[in-house]
Order: sequence, then structure tokens, then C-alpha cells
Amino acid sequence: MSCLSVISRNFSTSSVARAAIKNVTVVGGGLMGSGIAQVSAQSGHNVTIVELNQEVLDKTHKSIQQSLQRVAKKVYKEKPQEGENFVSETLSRISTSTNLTDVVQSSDLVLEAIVENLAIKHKLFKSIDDIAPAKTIFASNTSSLSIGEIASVCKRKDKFAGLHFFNPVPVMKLLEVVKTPETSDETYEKLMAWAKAIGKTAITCKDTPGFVVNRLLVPLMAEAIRMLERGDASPKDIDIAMKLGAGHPMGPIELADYVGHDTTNSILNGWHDKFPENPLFNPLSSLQKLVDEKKLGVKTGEGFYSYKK
Ligand SMILES: CCCCCCCCCCCCC[C@H](O)CC(=O)SCCNC(=O)CCNC(=O)[C@H](O)C(C)(C)COP(=O)(O)OP(=O)(O)OC[C@H]1O[C@@H](n2cnc3c(N)ncnc32)[C@H](O)[C@@H]1OP(=O)(O)O
Ligand SMILES: NC(=O)c1ccc[n+]([C@@H]2O[C@H](COP(=O)([O-])OP(=O)(O)OC[C@H]3O[C@@H](n4cnc5c(N)ncnc54)[C@H](O)[C@@H]3O)[C@@H](O)[C@H]2O)c1
Repeated sequence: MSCLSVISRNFSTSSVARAAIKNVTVVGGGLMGSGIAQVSAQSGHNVTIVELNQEVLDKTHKSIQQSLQRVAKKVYKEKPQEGENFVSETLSRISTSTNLTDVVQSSDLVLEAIVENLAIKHKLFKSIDDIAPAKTIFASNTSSLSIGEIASVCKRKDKFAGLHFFNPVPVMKLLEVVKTPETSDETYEKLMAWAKAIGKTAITCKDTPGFVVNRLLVPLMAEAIRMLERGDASPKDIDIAMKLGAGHPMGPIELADYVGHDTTNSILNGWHDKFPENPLFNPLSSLQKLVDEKKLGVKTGEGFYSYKK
């Protein structure tokens, strides 16, 4: 069931009633957190987005509103007033906070989509493990870190899993639900029911590096950049080749810009540290240069390509 068909099922609370997860806290309102909050609220859940400061929360709200308007234009093309109602009612289910400890008390699920850094993710989960209700499930949207390692600082290892969404969340139907050996069956079933309730197609995999998609995607994207660094082909031709030759909706280089190079660089460096003997994960000088110059891709207006209007 697509995200949109969940919406067109008059986003009643029926799907929420069936799933045990009703109140969702999303920590991090950036590229991914904003999308995760949006699709949760779209399908009738109460969502609180937690960020570092109000300025970022204002940006998050704006980006969710713009994305909802794109969805409304499509789903309610013939009924613009219903589209406006959809946007305002979805936004009414989203609240924001800069204080995570305040909001966890009412959370059935706390899902983090903060910076791809194990120490910072540890600090976050440690800060709420003793104060969140015993029933609250913790999850991470990490691209590349081990769920078991993230969960290692928590007592509730039975209520900890990976929920790996794909960018842009309102469009990409896949959700990777990642179990550790300690994730309980009850937690897993609740997360699978929630995944369905928010209109995602969930697959399940073990807690191995990159889960399924990124284990295949990271080498592909890294090799595309090495091709570029060797001068084998231009960025544009590499992207056209993979779109027309492999049917990808985006080429690997434009996709890297879309993901964001703070994230891509963290992923690659993390895997190089973990697997130093694997040349696939050797650092990329051109990527490090972009990060040093704060050219993080679409999010800053320039990466391998320029996005300045
Ligand atoms: C330097 C690199 C090397 C380093 C090596 C290692 C790096 C690590 C690499 C791994 C990174 C992993 C990241 C993560 O963990 C996993 C991922 O998320 S991978 C990314 C997965 N996503 C994709 O592959 C996206 C592919 N692209 C697309 O699907 C499309 O291009 C697009 C993004 C949907 C845009 O579609 P277009 O047709 O081009 O453009 P439109 O703007 O018209 O959009 C089409 C359609 O979708 C609707 N839409 C688009 N965006 C949104 C949105 N944000 N919200 C709501 N709706 C949206 C839009 O309305 C259009 O609908 P239509 O009107 O056409 O019906
Ligand atoms: N970008 C992608 O395509 C993509 C796809 C899937 C998964 N992911 C993963 O999702 C996570 C977030 O990635 P992103 O691209 O959304 O990053 P982003 O930089 O767009 O957003 C991260 C947000 O987290 C906030 N933040 C950082 N520390 C925080 C804290 N302690 N408390 C509250 N907020 C905090 C930042 O202010 C920022 O707004 C990463 O783990 C990444 O690997 C990214």
C-alpha cells in the first residue's frame, strides 16, 4: 500500500487504532526527520519533532508544509478544498519541542534521525532510557551504524530496532525494519504494524552493515566517485549512464548530492574505520574536499553539481 493510498483512505484514525503505536517522537527535523514526521502525521499519528533550537524547527515546519502541499496537489487534484483540509489537519497533528525529556513521557515510539554519529546517538538515547515509559520503543534511522551498537547504552534492548527510511520519505515506499538478536517479537510486530499504518512497504533484515539497500548502494556510489576522480567520464555522463542503462531514477552522483555529503562522508569514513582492509570504503579526496568547503549538496546549494538558482 503506497503512502498516498493510506492518505486517500480518508486518513481516519482506523489505521492508528489498529497499530499500537499512536504517539511518535521524531528526534531531528532535518532531511529525513521532517519526512518521517510528515508521513506519520499524514496517516493519523500524533507526532512531536524534537530539534536543537526553534530556528531549525521553523525550517522543518516550512519544509513539511511545502511537501504536504505537493502531496495535496496530487491526491486532491479535483478537490482543492479537501487538499487544504488535508494539509491543515496533518499539520495540526505535529507539535515541536527543543526538550526531549519533556516529550518522551507520552511517546509510544522515539525515532532518531539526527546526525550520523554514534557518540551523539548514544548521548541521546542514554538521556531518555531511564525516564521514558517502560513501554516506549526506541528506534534509529541510521544509514550505516550498527543498531546493536547504538542500543548498547540502553537497558531496553528488547524495545530497540532500526527503522531505515529512504529519501525523500514522502515518496520512497521502502522501510527497512532492522532487528537485533535482542529485539523482542512484540516490538517487531508493533513496528511492522506501524510501517503498514504509515503506508510503507517494510522489509526485514539482520543488523549487518548497511542493512540491504546501503550495503549495495554505498559501493556503487563510491565507485562512481572513483570513476570521476580517475577522469573515466563526466559526472553528468555517469548519472545519465545509470539512469538510462540501469533504470535508476537518479544517477549516483546526483543522488549523493541529494543525500547530503555530511552524511555520505560520515558513512564512508565509518565503514573505512570498521573495514580498513576493504578498498571499496577507502576515503574519497573529492568528497572530503566538498565537505571541507561546506559544499554538502542540495542542502547547501552546491555539491558535485551546483543547485544555485
Ligand atoms: C559521494 C558519494 C560517495 C560516497 C559513498 C558512500 C555514500 C553513502 C551512500 C548511501 C547513502 C544512503 C542514504 C540512505 O541511508 C538511503 C537512501 O535514502 S538512498 C536514496 C534513496 N532515494 C532515491 O534513490 C531517490 C531517487 N530519486 C527519485 O526517486 C526522484 O528523482 C525524486 C527524488 C522523487 C524526484 O523525482 P523527479 O521526477 O525527478 O522530480 P519531481 O520533483 O517532479 O518529483 C516527482 C514526484 O514526486 C513528488 N515529490 C518529490 N519530492 C517530494 C517531497 N519531498 N515531498 C512530496 N512529494 C515529493 C513530486 O510531487 C512529484 O509528484 P508528481 O507531481 O510528479 O506526481
Ligand atoms: N540523507 C539521507 O538521504 C538519509 C537517508 C536515510 C537515513 N539517513 C540517516 O538519517 C539520519 C539523519 O540524516 P539527515 O540526512 O536527515 O541529516 P540532517 O543533517 O538533514 O538532519 C539531522 C538533524 O538532526 C538535528 N540534530 C542533531 N543532533 C541533535 C540532537 N542531539 N537532538 C535533536 N536534533 C539533533 C540537526 O539539527 C539536524 O537538523 C542520519 O543517521 C542518516 O544516516 C539519511
